[in-house]
Amino acid sequence: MSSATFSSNFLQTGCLRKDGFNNPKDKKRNVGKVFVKCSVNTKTQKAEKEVRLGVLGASGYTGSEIVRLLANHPHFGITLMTADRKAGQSIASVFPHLVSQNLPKMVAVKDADFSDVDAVFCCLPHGTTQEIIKGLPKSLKIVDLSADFRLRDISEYEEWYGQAHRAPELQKEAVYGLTEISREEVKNARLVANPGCYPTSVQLPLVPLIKANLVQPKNIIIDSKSGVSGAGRGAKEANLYTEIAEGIYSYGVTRHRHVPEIEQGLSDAANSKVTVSFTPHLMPMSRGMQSTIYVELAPGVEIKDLRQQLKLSYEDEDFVVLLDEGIVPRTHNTRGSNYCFINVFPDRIPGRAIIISVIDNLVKGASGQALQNLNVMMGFPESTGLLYQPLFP
Ligand SMILES: NC(=O)C1=CN([C@@H]2O[C@H](COP(=O)(O)OP(=O)(O)OC[C@H]3O[C@@H](n4cnc5c(N)ncnc54)[C@H](OP(=O)(O)O)[C@@H]3O)[C@@H](O)[C@H]2O)C=CC1
Ligand SMILES: CC(=O)N[C@@H](CCC(=O)OP(=O)(O)O)C(=O)O
Repeated sequence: MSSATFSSNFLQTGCLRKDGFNNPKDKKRNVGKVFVKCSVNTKTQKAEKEVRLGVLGASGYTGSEIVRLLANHPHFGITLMTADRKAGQSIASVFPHLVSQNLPKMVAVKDADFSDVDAVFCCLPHGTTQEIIKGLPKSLKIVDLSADFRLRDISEYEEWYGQAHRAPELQKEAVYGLTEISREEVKNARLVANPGCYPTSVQLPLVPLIKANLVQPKNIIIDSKSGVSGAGRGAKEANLYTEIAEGIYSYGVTRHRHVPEIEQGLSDAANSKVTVSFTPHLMPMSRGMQSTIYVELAPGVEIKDLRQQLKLSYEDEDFVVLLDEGIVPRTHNTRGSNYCFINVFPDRIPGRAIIISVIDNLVKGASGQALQNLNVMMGFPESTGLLYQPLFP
């Protein structure tokens, strides 16, 4: 069955999670749908699941995280996985934690057969991705986790990524998939550019506040921290244990490639050009991300107005949570899950606020949001297979 057929069928039927639990928040978005229960067996997922997926770059951190998350998905089964240096190996030999899944061997992209595939997650390095996606069958739905299709302005891509864009025609059709903000566009997209991890953690709190004119769209200062998995699995001297442990360091100071992505999203929200000061830091932790954001309030606005707006924007959302007043979000709160936790605090300096947002860079910052987007593209309830509780401690 083609992906288009799935989409229209499941728009009408929807589906329960395999354990029969339906997130109550889904109900609001699926009123009038008839739910059917689906059975799943991870050992035979290829045979029983309806949508056939390819994971390009399965031997990397985001690719393997997609594979982990998909084990609980009642409709998506993996029929193709690719790797580069690790082509020819099984996923279990690269990632023993995934041994219980019955999955195909990883092949090189050039040897991949897409005839048995309805949709792909593209978890490849930026630059490489454009060429590869250009060569994929047009019938495939694609969620691209790289940065290759996130910036609408090709010249901006070329400036910040230091290379020519090799698929400008595809850029025109790509939809930027910050799901909570652009769900309607994602629904009809063929190619979704999954947001970067830092831009996700920054835009989720700021976009609703800027849209509602509650914070000034200027003098925004963003201080972000990431776990080391954000840099991918490839060996790099800067990411050795000795370089990372027992210290933190700032990088991309004054010029990180996520700046134009953040500014694009905030400028859309403000309807005018927004610029930000952004500095990321590498933390001695494997996963997790925090953005601490300093903003100026619009005249007459109080902290309670910011909280009220965020409550309103996200109260029907599955994954974005405004914490109770005074509770400080911690990366521990979202580890292993697709949640983004946010809170807002009054600065000691009048007229300013401090916003803290946390996500797991590999889940809401990458593979979880990618799966959320594919659920939307295929017409399934958005949280299908994604309601993992955070791991704590
Ligand atoms: N890590 C994170 O938190 C986030 C990452 N991203 C983006 O997602 C993408 C994947 O990131 P991540 O999983 O961390 O990266 P990894 O380095 O962990 O994995 C990269 C994957 O791509 C494969 N690969 C590398 N070079 C090529 C090539 N020339 N042709 C085909 N396949 C190739 C690798 O294969 P092999 O292992 O065999 O070499 C591996 O499977 C990147 O664009 C990244 O920027 C986005 C948001 C967050
Ligand atoms: C810790 C670390 O190195 N993080 C990466 C960002 C994470 C990421 O992969 O972002 P993209 O999706 O835009 O590629 C970086 O700073 O480049």
